[in-house]
Amino acid sequence: MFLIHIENLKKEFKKTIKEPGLKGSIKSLFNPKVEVVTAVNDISFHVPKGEILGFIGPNGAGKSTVIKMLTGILTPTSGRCEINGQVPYENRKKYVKEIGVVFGQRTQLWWDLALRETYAVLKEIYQVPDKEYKERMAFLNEVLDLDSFITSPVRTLSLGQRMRADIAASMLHNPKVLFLDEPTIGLDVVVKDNIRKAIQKINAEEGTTVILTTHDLSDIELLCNRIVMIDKGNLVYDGQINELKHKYGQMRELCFELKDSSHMSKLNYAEKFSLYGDDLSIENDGVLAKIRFNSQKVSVQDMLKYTLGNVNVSDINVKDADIEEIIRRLYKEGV
Ligand SMILES: Nc1ncnc2c1ncn2[C@@H]1O[C@H](COP(=O)(O)OP(=O)(O)OP(=O)(O)O)[C@@H](O)[C@H]1O
Repeated sequence: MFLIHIENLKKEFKKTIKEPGLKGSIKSLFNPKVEVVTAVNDISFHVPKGEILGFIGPNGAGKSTVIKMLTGILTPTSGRCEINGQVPYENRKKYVKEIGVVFGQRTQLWWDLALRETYAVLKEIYQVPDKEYKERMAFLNEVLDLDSFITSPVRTLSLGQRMRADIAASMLHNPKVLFLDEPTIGLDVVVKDNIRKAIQKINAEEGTTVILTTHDLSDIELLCNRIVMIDKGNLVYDGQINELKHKYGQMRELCFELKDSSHMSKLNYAEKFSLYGDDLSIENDGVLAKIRFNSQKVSVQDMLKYTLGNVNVSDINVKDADIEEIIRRLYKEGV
């Protein structure tokens, strides 16, 4: 059953173009030249209840514009979206109870209030009954470990603590859908890991549907099964990550340790296999060599045979391309 329906969603912005100089400013004041920018162009997709969907695309692709329409901040130029039977931009007051929103780049918490007071205010805003509030706080504390800083003013929290606090705030009213925009931005690896585990736990235990927008592709790899990718306002991919790996994962990585690092010069993959441009990349730090190659142009067996036939290695293995590599290529080259 789908919880989120997005049908032919389109958003155009009108932009006034000003000619340079004072003359241009006066001219555009009386006779403005308007250009129409299509930020989102006829996008349709559906999200079942309980899914963690990765919503990705390069800078300027139109992600924020879609999220703003899904959260009711913007009204589409045409098309429609519906979340749990409600149209976000039609009855925002009622609709906000259905969703939680976290923007990694800015906080929705009150800077000078202690976190506990902030939650007490949100409890009133969302009209969460006392008993339910207690249960929610116990659950959120267990998942996000809030107790150690719940009495501190928000301005004193570390970035990782603030992110945990923000996620808890967005989940206080038990929304059906959680929008997470860059939830791990700027965090160190350990804290990123904690945040990802918390998101997984919330999703698993509460069945919350999550729409995750991120430029950190390991968030996607670790949290999502499915991705929707947009570029220049158009939907370019909607499918399982495994399918994407199968379809575009022709890159393989050959890693080995050389017994004598000077022997690397004996290997010339480019010339031997006519591999150029994006089909070959070589990293060699003197100990470990990493050769990324297009396995549709040269087979893994041939690469192994050539390498082992020319140099002595102490360890060798071949890895599939990870999803980061694939998506990086798709952003660069298009689908
Ligand atoms: N209010 C606006 N007025 C005019 N153009 C806009 C407006 N908001 C967004 N745009 C344009 O729409 C396009 C999509 O922008 P959007 O912010 O949705 O992209 P994004 O995928 O979220 O990018 P990023 O990853 O950089 O945040 C861009 O070309 C942007 O300049």
